[in-house]
Amino acid sequence: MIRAHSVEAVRAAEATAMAALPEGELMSRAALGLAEVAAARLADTDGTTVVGLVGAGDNGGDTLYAVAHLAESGFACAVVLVPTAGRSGVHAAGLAAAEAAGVMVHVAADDPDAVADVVAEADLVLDGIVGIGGRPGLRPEAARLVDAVDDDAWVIAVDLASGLDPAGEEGEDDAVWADETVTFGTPKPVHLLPAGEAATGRLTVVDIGIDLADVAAAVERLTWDDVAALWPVPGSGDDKYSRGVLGVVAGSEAYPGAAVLCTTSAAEAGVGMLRYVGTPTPVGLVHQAVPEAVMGEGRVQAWVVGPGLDTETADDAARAQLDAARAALASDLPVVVDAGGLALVDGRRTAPTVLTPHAGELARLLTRLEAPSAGTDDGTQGGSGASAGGSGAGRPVGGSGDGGDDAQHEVTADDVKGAPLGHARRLVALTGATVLLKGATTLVVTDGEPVRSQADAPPWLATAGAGDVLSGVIGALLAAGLSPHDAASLGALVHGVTADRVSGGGPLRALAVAHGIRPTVRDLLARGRSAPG
Ligand SMILES: NC(=O)C1=CN([C@@H]2O[C@H](COP(=O)(O)OP(=O)(O)OC[C@H]3O[C@@H](n4cnc5c(N)ncnc54)[C@H](OP(=O)(O)O)[C@@H]3O)[C@@H](O)[C@H]2O)[C@@H](O)CC1
Ligand SMILES: Nc1ncnc2c1ncn2[C@@H]1O[C@H](COP(=O)(O)OP(=O)(O)O)[C@@H](O)[C@H]1O
Ligand SMILES: [K+]
Repeated sequence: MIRAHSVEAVRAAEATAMAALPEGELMSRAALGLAEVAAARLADTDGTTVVGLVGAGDNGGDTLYAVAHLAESGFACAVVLVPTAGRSGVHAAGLAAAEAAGVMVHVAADDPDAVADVVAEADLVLDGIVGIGGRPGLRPEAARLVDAVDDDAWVIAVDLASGLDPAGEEGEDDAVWADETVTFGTPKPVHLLPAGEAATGRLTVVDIGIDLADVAAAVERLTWDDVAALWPVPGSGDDKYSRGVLGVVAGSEAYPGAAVLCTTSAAEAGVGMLRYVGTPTPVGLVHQAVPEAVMGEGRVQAWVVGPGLDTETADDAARAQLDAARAALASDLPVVVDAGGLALVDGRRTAPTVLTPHAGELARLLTRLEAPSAGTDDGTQGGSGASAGGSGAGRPVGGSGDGGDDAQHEVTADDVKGAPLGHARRLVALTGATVLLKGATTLVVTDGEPVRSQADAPPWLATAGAGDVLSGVIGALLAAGLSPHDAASLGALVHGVTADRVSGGGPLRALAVAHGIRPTVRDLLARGRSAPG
């Protein structure tokens, strides 16, 4: 598991470590680790010239000492002091060390054009403008230097790409785009969250001796090596019922394929038994594709409700299926709610629940559940006992638009994409459910748990039906007794890893991902068995 800690937790651990160490020791370790990574990349790329961009805080200090090491190793090194105060605005001891090592020192404010030319010559750039003390966005004097960096230069962000929000809550276009980030002690939330992951590039963590082992993470990422510990493996005393029966209410006359994709992936994930509830066309298809499935309702340990569900058609078969969906949602059994099923969620959930919206579905859900008229607890569509959790990203539609009580706020998919974590948290606050927000990086958010963030899938997975496959895997894990948080994040990991294997760098289709789940789980379990310890 990769664990990222909040800036506050890092600062506290740093203070504890510093109290027991000579002054400057942590920065010295950070700078040495940074210089070693930089030297290795210079060797890989046959680079010879290094420029450090140095800001006003300790992030700039790390960079000055690292560039001093690189100069002592024989590279041609310069630093550019970004603050308008020049030399007096940066880490004094770091600057002295750099000068003593023969590093050329330029003050950006003195001659911006000449300094931009120096930056453009660098094979390797160390971005030490700002680290965990930074506010999102770049100031103009910093942005100008960043623009001057050559496209072919290797850019290493020191601790984090300057301009990003260290907490990873807000997306920021105005930031350094790094090839690699060298961070200290522990990853920070921004490194694992959609708001910062792309600008972070490859992530290397330098051990500087700060201890966060017993400190709760802010963000976690499951890795391949976590699968064996979490995946439900049957024992000799198990039977199909004890392993967990999954009920699937999915597919419709309009979207019959979703039922096949969902039940196939649940079967591939090794569920003890499957019951399928649907209308005639998907019943026939599921019967053929997944002969293991039993048709009709019965006792189950968990439900999947919603892939391909048609909530509009009112013929008898569709109505009976919708009744089953509503009954599943009203029961106290664990449930995964996806796609059409999300329209049936009307507020606070007490049963263990995973909601799996993509950005557009999350936007629609928030718009509906946060509407002023949604404040009832009468079980009618749109009714909710919860108050609106959070504000800010919605924009008023209808009403006076003045933010008064009657203004209804429409949340858009773009709002969600701009601040995915905050919007997922709003749905958690409204429903009490685990929210899995799908995307290139999939977030799993549960009240009281570290956020899980999974980025295992190739963009080829952005294909119709892929979400139906995901819901089947998560349903199988819920039926086996995993918590919503573990089932959702482990499901996302296995779904993404399977997609990556099936794609192999080329196109994939959702059904192939469903069929790839069984060998992927087998191989991940085998990896766990062969791992030391
Ligand atoms: N914690 C640890 O364990 C260890 C931490 N270490 C290192 O310390 C770093 C944290 O250092 P830090 O606290 O001095 O803050 P830092 O990130 O340099 O920035 C603050 C300065 O930046 C400025 N500034 C702010 N926003 C800005 C913007 N948008 N654009 C431009 N400038 C902006 C702001 O200036 P002001 O606004 O006051 O003018 C302020 O002076 C950490 O990331 C790591 O590298 C290691 O040495 C080893 C152990
Ligand atoms: N750019 C991307 N890179 C990797 N995975 C992606 C990307 N975009 C979407 N995905 C994944 O693809 C799946 C799409 O699911 P969804 O949108 O529900 O499709 P459908 O409703 O057609 O089944 C999700 O698991 C999502 O996380
Ligand atoms: K930085």
